[in-house]
Amino acid sequence: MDLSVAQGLLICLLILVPLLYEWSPSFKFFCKMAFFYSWILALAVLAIPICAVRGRNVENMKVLQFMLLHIKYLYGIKIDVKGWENFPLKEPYVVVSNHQSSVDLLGMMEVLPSRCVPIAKRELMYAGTAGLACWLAGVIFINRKKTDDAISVMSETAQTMLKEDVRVWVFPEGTRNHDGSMLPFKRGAFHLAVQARVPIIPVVMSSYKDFYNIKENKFTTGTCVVRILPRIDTKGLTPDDVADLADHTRQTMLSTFLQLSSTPCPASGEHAGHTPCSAERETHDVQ
Ligand SMILES: CCCCCCCCCCCCCCCCC(=O)SCCNC(=O)CCNC(=O)[C@H](O)C(C)(C)COP(=O)(O)OP(=O)(O)OC[C@H]1O[C@@H](n2cnc3c(N)ncnc32)[C@H](O)[C@@H]1OP(=O)(O)O
Ligand SMILES: CCCCCCCC/C=C\CCCCCCCC(=O)OC[C@@H](O)COP(=O)(O)O
Repeated sequence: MDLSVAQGLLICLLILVPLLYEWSPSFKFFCKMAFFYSWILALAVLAIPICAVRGRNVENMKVLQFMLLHIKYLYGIKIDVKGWENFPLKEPYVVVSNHQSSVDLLGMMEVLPSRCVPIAKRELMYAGTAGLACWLAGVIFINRKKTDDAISVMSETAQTMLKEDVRVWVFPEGTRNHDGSMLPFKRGAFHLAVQARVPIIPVVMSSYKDFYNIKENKFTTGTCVVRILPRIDTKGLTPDDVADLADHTRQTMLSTFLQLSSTPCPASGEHAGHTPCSAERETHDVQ
């Protein structure tokens, strides 16, 4: 009797869940996000023993990268990379990139250079298996609530970059930004580049608005363009130049973001492919 009740419930679930998945966009979005995080947590279980053999080491980032690369296929997201030649081959550098969502992980893993570690909020270290995998791969954790601590971690990072030939990936917006533009940049990444006297390599990921929108519960298949921009040199710059450096980098990235994310204006007809109507709107939004 108990068994048949359990069987009945299971059959109901097996019918209801796919129906709900198709009918309710919110449920579909929830399932896709839940699977995204759960799958990463599960992959981390496999990654941890492999990485543990080497101990905490930036080379472990390659293991994580290799294990995460297939996720774009699971979600039908095409990642179109432009500007590979702009990554310097040998020297250390600071990559700065826009931050729209945790889905950025896919674009990041697509282009992550060798010996490059992200700077992440400290909370990620406590994200179970994923946190441990990140720690083993040398991810640099900062406490955003304690500016002085974050600054001293970043100053140590400047030394490590030069001593151990490490590159660093920073999201200078400092938080996820779902609004289709770019937040003002925090200055840590730029201080880091000036202190280490290494170039900045801006990386821009185009807007996800066509396939991902948290407010509309939209998560469909789609294409993201990732553009690696030419280096911005910092040799000879001092801390006094950091504000201008950050502003200049943001302007360059924002105009690339708007260009990559522009959509044809329906009102202007079919030849309006180069008219960035949404881009113009976004430019006004960020003023
Ligand atoms: C297979 C299984 C896999 C499982 C794992 C899967 C994961 C794989 C790995 C991927 C991991 C990716 C993780 C990515 C996560 C992304 C994030 O977490 S984003 C959030 C964290 N990142 C950041 O916050 C970086 C950007 N923030 C900064 O740079 C900030 O400046 C700050 C250093 C944190 C400080 O911020 P804040 O307190 O808000 O203050 P500010 O206004 O920016 O600065 C105050 C003041 O200090 C000056 N300053 C800043 N930095 C320095 C410095 N290094 N040296 C000297 N001075 C500095 C700054 O200029 C300000 O002074 P000013 O006079 O106003 O100019
Ligand atoms: C490109 C970053 C993507 C990292 C994704 C790691 C996935 C780890 C899997 C499971 C852990 C569940 C915890 C979810 C943590 C989401 C990570 C993330 O995206 O960090 C956001 C961070 O930046 C800025 O934080 P806030 O937007 O200020 O809150």
